[in-house]
Amino acid sequence: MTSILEVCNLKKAFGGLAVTNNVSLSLNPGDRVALIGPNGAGKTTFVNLVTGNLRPDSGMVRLGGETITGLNPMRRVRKGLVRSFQVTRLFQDMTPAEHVALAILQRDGRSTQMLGHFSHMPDVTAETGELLSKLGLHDFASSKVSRIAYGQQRLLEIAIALALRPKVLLLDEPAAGVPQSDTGRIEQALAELPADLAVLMIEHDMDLVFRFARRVIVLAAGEIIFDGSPAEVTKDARVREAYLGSYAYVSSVA
Ligand SMILES: Nc1ncnc2c1ncn2[C@@H]1O[C@H](COP(=O)(O)OP(=O)(O)OP(=O)(O)O)[C@@H](O)[C@H]1O
Repeated sequence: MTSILEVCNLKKAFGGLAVTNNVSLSLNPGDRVALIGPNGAGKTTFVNLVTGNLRPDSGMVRLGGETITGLNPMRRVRKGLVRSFQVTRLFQDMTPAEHVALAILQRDGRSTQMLGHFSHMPDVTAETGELLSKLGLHDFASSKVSRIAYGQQRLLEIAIALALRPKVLLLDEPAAGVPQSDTGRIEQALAELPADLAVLMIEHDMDLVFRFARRVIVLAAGEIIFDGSPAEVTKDARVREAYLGSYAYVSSVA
């Protein structure tokens, strides 16, 4: 299968400290990959390098065979490389419907000044309604973000990301901070992501990792120390030492 995302020898140092140290990986359409590793391993930095929020010292990123290393984040989004928006980036006074409509207008290169009139655009309203229903947010479509629960805000991030029609979706701890009672809905949304979408998810919750991922990549001190199946990761001595050893239940899974 042809890779949709290829990352080759990415390097980034902060003040002499190599935070991303020659990282290479590729994703295929339909991949479900968890990126795990101890705090400070360089997971977020790696994602920022891939999305263009940070510039690498060296290395290359290719999407669908095209080199995108020099593109800014918005141009990468337009080409299908999308990360979940962070809750902190949602506009508290806007509604979920407005957020999703805005993403659709941006994706289609239509004027976002039309946002105030999107209710008169049947195609945008229909797609917005469909996406919000899919994520179980239809009843809150017209509530201000400040008035909906945190778990629903996190679902809205996924709805916005999907509105951008990604080929590759990078998720940064999609269920973090969500009360246990609401994480099921987020897991359901993750399970229902389009089958051909390549997904890379940074996650610390190992239960979620084992339920979601078909491949696990472990980063430690800026380097990939494991890339393989969830079953194998629990048995890997280096991984246990660097990270998983602290998870008591791992020994019962292995
Ligand atoms: N802009 C920056 N300037 C200097 N150092 C940075 C910068 N961003 C990250 N770092 C350092 O790079 C290292 C990796 O950080 P990063 O946030 O990528 O790790 P992480 O694996 O995502 O951690 P966590 O799981 O805690 O989110 C850390 O030592 C961090 O302090």
